[in-house]
Amino acid sequence: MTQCCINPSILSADFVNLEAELQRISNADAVHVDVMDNHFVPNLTIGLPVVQRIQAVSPVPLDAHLMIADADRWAPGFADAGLASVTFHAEASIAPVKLARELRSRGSKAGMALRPATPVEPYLDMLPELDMLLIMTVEPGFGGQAFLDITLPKIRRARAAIDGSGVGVAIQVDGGITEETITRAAEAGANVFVAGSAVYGADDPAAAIDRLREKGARTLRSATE
Ligand SMILES: O=C(CO)[C@@H](O)[C@H](O)COP(=O)(O)O
Repeated sequence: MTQCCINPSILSADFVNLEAELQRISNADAVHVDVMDNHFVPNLTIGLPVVQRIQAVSPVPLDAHLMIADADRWAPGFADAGLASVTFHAEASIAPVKLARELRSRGSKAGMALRPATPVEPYLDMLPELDMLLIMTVEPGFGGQAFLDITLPKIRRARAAIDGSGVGVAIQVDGGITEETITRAAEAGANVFVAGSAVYGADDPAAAIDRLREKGARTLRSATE
């Protein structure tokens, strides 16, 4: 059965107390780190030096989501820093196959993200170059937005292509993931779930992770029965 992973987004954490905030999610599969440059998206977060400090104190591996322009230039540096997984946006890369290969050759898993309106079909042939496909379920840039159900058919088409070709690519969804929407996303074929508000907005983030994982895993189990 496909593994269900819960990766909390620290965009919803208290940035003044990041080390403590990371300890509160030590039962997560990875921590999702949103890097925004105020060009590719209308918001600005953190850069590589801060990401490296997060990596130094994090109890779980880092899953970096680069919402930055000129990914071909900047993404390899995140892999050089030893991050477990680096995801760039297809819309921000001129040579996505070359970039995915560079990330892997530097020891990181290679992820590629698609905005809600970007179709997956032009990228199906490059699935073997990827470890993860991130299908954005909100417009990238901010936490706390509502899940876009219009992305569900794209998740289904990506899952069918991945299963049909036998490549081991994870499908990550990011944006508006809650205990309610995780079921719809998992039914469609996603198996890695990024949740910001649903985890850090809860009184007990670790318990919220357990609940999300239980719901996601249950849906994935019933899909394969
Ligand atoms: O990449 C992004 C937003 O661009 C996300 O990672 C959000 O941070 C998820 O937050 P919620 O929608 O779960 O609150």
